[in-house]
Amino acid sequence: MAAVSFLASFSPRIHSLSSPFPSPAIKPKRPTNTFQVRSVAAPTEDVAGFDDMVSGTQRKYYMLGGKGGVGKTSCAASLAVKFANNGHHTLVVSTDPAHSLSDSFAQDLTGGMLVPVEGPDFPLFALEINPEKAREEFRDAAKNNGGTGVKDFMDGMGLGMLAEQLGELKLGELLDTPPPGLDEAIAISKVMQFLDSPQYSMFTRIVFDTAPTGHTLRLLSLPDFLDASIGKILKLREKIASATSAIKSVFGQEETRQNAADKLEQLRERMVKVRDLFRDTDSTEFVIVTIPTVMAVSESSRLRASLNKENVPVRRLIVNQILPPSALDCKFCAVKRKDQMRALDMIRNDPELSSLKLIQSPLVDMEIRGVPALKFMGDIVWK
Ligand SMILES: Nc1ncnc2c1ncn2[C@@H]1O[C@H](COP(=O)(O)OP(=O)(O)OP(=O)(O)O)[C@@H](O)[C@H]1O
Repeated sequence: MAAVSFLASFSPRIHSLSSPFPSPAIKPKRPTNTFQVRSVAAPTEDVAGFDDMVSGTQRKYYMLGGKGGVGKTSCAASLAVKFANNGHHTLVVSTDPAHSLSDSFAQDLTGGMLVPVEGPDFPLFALEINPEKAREEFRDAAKNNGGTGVKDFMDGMGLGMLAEQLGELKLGELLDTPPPGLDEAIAISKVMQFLDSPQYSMFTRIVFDTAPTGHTLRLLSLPDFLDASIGKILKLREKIASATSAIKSVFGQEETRQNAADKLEQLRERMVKVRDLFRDTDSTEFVIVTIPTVMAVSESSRLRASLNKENVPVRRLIVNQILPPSALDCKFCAVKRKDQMRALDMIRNDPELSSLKLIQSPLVDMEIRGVPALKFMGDIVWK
């Protein structure tokens, strides 16, 4: 692997002392009707490269996950930029409570809404969901208002139906103590919005920058958890309903009750749909990102095993921050690189990881920030 200098790749254009990167150009977006996806050869049986990932207009989801700090955000953002530059309307979503999309793109993408990213050739939007903060707000609202403010809050988070049901059931204790996994539920509910809303139908590539490993696994198993919880709620509801049906029928609430139960059932079905989609080999791929250290490789191996158990398709493993051979003239770097090569061997011999397509990504000489830097990284990683 040759030494990789990001700075050198831009040196003719260095124009600012404070920022060695050229400012991302704000290009006029091409009109939607010129949308075209590069036509490429049909995929092969082996794990194909970026040509395969970019081909076709059917919506595809890429989830990037791994241990904290290995470069998930950089890899996710660089993939999103590459998709957009290859003609896809792309959405990059962060479900990591410690968002770094804004830092990675060097643009303010906060706010929990779709924000356009400036720089790529085709529309690229970012969405940072702050699940933990939302859960805290939920808890505060429940405390401060005795549960009354919760519905508005949950409505805002796309979970209004669930709040409606809980409110109607008067399960105040559940409102005071948010069910475990509510933060992930908020993230999932956003995904449900993508699926259903016409506003999102233009997006043909959706890239997730997921939270570190443990969160990711909870996120993936959440639909099952909610499926079971909603089942319980519905059963409980039935019990309450039969105990109070005489009174309710006098006040004409029977129909409302039925509608509400239908809505809850719809929510459950949506969760199942999301769960199935994330396990759909045709549309979804989970890409594991790691670094060449024994600890990171071991965690990646466990992650792969868990994803296998959840039937989530995994084909690629990015090994990021590999020291280039030119580092050999530095004694410290030479020892470090030897260590990294051992970690790469470990991957090749690992029963969980050896079958994955190995993508080696070099440690570059600058922090990867802004669209030009992400494009640079994307051209190295996504081939
Ligand atoms: N190949 C690389 N060469 C040089 N710097 C890199 C490389 N990959 C990532 N970095 C830098 O490492 C830091 C961490 O990267 P990043 O935020 O992408 O990791 P992460 O896995 O998403 O972290 P977190 O788990 O905290 O969200 C950033 O400063 C990023 O610019």
